[in-house]
Amino acid sequence: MLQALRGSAVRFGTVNGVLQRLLAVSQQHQTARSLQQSEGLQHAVDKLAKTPWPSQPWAVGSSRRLQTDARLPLERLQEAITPEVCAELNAKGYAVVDGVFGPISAHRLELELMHVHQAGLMHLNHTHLVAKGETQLLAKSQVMEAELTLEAAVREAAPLVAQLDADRRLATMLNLFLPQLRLDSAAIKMQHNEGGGGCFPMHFDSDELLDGRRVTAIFYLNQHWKPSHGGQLRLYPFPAPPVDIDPLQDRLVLFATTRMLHRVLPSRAPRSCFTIWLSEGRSKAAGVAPKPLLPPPDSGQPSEALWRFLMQPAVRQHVCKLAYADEWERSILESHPACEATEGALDKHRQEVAAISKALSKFQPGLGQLLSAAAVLDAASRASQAAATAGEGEGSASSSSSSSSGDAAGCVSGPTEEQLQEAVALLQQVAAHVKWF
Ligand SMILES: O=C(O)CCC(=O)C(=O)O
Ligand SMILES: [Fe+2]
Repeated sequence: MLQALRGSAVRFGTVNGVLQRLLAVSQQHQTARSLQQSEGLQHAVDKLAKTPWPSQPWAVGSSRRLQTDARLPLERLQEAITPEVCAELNAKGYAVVDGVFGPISAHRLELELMHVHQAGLMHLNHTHLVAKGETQLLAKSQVMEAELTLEAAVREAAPLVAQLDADRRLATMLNLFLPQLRLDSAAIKMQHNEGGGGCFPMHFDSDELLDGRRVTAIFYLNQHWKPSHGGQLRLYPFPAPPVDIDPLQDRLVLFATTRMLHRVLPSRAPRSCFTIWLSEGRSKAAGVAPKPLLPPPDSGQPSEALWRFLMQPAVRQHVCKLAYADEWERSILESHPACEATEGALDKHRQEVAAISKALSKFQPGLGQLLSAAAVLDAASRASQAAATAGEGEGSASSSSSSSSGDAAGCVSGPTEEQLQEAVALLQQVAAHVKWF
């Protein structure tokens, strides 16, 4: 059974992956070739990297006194963003890169973050709740943050991270190998989780109509991280199964800002990272009109038309909420202190789930089959994880143990081989309709 699961996990995404990869690779080759012809790829990238950001308001008049001689090896970051990494990001919605700056620089970055924390420059992170037209802020108990890009005092206290802030290589490489992106600004947030269970509830980082953020890049700084510390980043590349990523020192995780549902599991030890949000131009983002929905299929019977409809971004985000309704609820409870505002957040979540369920009921029985298949894969993941827990090494990015809602009855001790194969086949078919960017 375990082997069957591993096999399916590997096979999963091949249909989707191969097509998207082929497309991505042909685009990369075109872009790379044309640049090489004109002035040499390396030279072009270097030249771009040295050009100041034209549209960064914070670059004007802001203090950039760097009080250190240490230099962040930014050329290593450039080398880390390969065509393969970008193809992976495009095909799966996320990519993991290890050994980005090397352990010495990664450690220096951690020291800077601790310095910012100790200098009192961090504030509590809040979940933003929009209810009845008003935004309510719900504090997370143990998670502290500082907006480096927006605050000169933070940049001065963290000169190495400020070097990253002033550099544009990351965006340039992503634009180069994912030509559908037009990233032209970035913002860095530093984060320190004090441990003691600090975590983030399930969320998407942004919405296409809200702002221009398209790629989230998180760089982890935790030299002594162990599985018993928890605090993994859990991604939900639905309909592919959830994936847990260990927050290891010098690891960069990239994912699709508006389309990748994610959370941070409770951390039992202090945990640090910084997040870079890479954005497309404001004018483009602000001027974007909502895309009209595809015409709904004639019936809710399973069909390519139904999967295409359910997997378009505006609908898929709601289907994700249904698929993970229970875990979503638990993640809200785990991330916030027990109080009225948390109760309010739970109420809002339940109302949304009920409304989505009702609105999408016309897409039954296909939707139910999709959610059941996701639950089957999830149950298999849980069974596999339970069996392998002790033996698993550190530093892995593995299929996770979340719990989907949907009809998983009878699957708690792991589905049968046949159920699993059927579920994987369906999910692969549906996944072919997901576009990450
Ligand atoms: O700390 C992490 O791994 C992710 C944090 C996160 O999701 C966020 O800041 O939006
Ligand atoms: Fe996030």
